[in-house]
Amino acid sequence: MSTIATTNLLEVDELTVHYGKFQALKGVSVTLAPGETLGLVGESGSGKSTLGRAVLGLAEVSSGSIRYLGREISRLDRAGRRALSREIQVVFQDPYTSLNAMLSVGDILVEPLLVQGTNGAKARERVQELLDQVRLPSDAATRLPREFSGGQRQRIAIARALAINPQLIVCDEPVSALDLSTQARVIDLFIEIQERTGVAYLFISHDLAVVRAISHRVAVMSGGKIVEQGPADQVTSAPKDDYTRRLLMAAPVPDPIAQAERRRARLAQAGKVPA
Ligand SMILES: Nc1ncnc2c1ncn2[C@@H]1O[C@H](COP(=O)(O)OP(=O)(O)OP(=O)(O)O)[C@@H](O)[C@H]1O
Repeated sequence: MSTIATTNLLEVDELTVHYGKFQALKGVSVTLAPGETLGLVGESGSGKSTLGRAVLGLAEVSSGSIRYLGREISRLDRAGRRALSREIQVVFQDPYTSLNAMLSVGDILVEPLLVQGTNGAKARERVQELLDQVRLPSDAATRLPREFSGGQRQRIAIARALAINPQLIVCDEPVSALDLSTQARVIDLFIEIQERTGVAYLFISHDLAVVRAISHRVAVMSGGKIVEQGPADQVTSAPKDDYTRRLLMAAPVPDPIAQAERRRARLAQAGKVPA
């Protein structure tokens, strides 16, 4: 047993995942520090979601390891997985299918709290806090998901992920279904929440501009492998890898995203987030 102290929240080492005979991940290694955002970028089919699913325990691991705070989590049983869900949460791409349409927003947010044993009055208080954190009006609790726009629904999904104070959120294309100005506002919200709570994000997107706006570090995937990783600025402005360069050329930087990017840079300069 290694006794080396770890400062990483997440350490993925030489991970392989198969779907039948098809190898979707071919020895992937990444790390994530507490409070950090690792952007995972790459074309469709490169294996980004599979890596996110493996971290969440939703994809069966063939070999390699996933350590969370030094503890192996890639082969947990159901009880172990349930316990871990208090620390690792997820926000999916589609705000129209990821929320239970039959439940009020308040009930959606209360559910993870009740599962964790928070009592009724405390849970209701926490719901108001969460709505405030994601900048939704307090009367949102009594309404149904269908009464909200795509961007607002994604705020609800983010609030649900935050409910039990996780240390890590896997964000799988969380802004891809939104229009550009809504994307920028939701990215701003992710950044703001991270500053306030210190939560870390594994942030998956096919869009390099989005990943650049939110990430401290970026890993580029192609064909089930990481082809390049490093500080966000370095990977996105001076990529070493040919594939990354091509991806960069295909990614115009729209204005709203550039704004979020500048905001991130300002915050980094002010020492509020790791550079
Ligand atoms: N359940 C599955 N069964 C079989 N093959 C799968 C399954 N899920 C994904 N794949 C395949 O594994 C590869 C990686 O898929 P993955 O979803 O991880 O890629 P991705 O980079 O997230 O792309 P996308 O953005 O299109 O989801 C793809 O070739 C995909 O077709």
